[in-house]
Amino acid sequence: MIEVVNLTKKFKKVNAVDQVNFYIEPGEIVGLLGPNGAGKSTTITMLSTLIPPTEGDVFLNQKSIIKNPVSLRKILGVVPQEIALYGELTARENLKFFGNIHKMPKKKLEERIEIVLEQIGLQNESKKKVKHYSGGMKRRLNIGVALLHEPKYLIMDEPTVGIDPQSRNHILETVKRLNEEFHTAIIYTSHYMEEVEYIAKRIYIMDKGKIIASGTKDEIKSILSSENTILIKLEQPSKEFVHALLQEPMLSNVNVNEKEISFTVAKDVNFLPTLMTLSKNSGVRLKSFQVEEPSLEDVFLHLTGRALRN
Ligand SMILES: Nc1ncnc2c1ncn2[C@@H]1O[C@H](COP(=O)(O)OP(=O)(O)OP(=O)(O)O)[C@@H](O)[C@H]1O
Repeated sequence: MIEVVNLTKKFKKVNAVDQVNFYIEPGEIVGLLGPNGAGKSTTITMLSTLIPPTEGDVFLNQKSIIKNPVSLRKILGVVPQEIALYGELTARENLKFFGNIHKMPKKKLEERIEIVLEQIGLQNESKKKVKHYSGGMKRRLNIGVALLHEPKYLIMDEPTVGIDPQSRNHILETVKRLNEEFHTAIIYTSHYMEEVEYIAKRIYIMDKGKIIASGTKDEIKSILSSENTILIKLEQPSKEFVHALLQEPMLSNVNVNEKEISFTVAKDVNFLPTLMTLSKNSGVRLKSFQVEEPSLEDVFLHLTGRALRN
């Protein structure tokens, strides 16, 4: 098990990571969800022993990794946010290059390259120069590099940023497969809540350097159990109606997207008559009305007053 205890990083005036605690057990997928600048990358960089914390420590099976970083490095694979590959080399050559850097024995490296190419689905493209790869293929190879030494724990820092939906799905399926077939434990960081919801059993939500919520999806969503999120659709957009909704004290988190409006309201409040009166007064017709299952986005909005994506 890896345990992060009171991990803190200060960069001059910025508290990038502030007293963060979390754990990951062998074989599980944990999501680290937070907007840009939340402190996810800094947390991961400390966890990977690349920069020292200002305070706190990380323990691998109860032993400090600050005192003994090598023990963690052996069993940890890190997929950085930035692509770190050689464009002039093929996928196979890149894997060989990185395997050699890590001084993997020749025969073992050859075996691992075949397995890794299959895991990331690039067997048929392995002889192409990486500079001719799509963004998604490069990201898959970036993951492959981190898998070469068969890590028991894999950290992935926003692995789907800036790629097409098909490559994104491929990466998500690869992550699931690595976990199900090879029992690799994965810390998956993202600012896409759908990905984290889909992939992780347990989730930590991070904002401004701190963990602000943690638990299973259901546990986190139960933070909102006293509220409902309502989605209404209008026949036509209406500024007057939106203005009236924003003034209404029983509604909060009003979010407007032209003819679609969502808001949260306490479960024990019957706000329908008010909604009808407001729409009538603004001369606007409601096309549909629906009570939505809360999302992690709603929880984030509830806790911080801001949207997850900026
Ligand atoms: N080397 C550094 N020097 C000074 N400030 C830094 C440094 N690295 C990160 N920060 C600051 O620390 C905060 C957290 O950044 P971090 O990159 O960890 O966030 P993140 O959640 O990973 O966001 P992103 O997804 O944009 O990478 C930000 O305010 C960032 O500007």
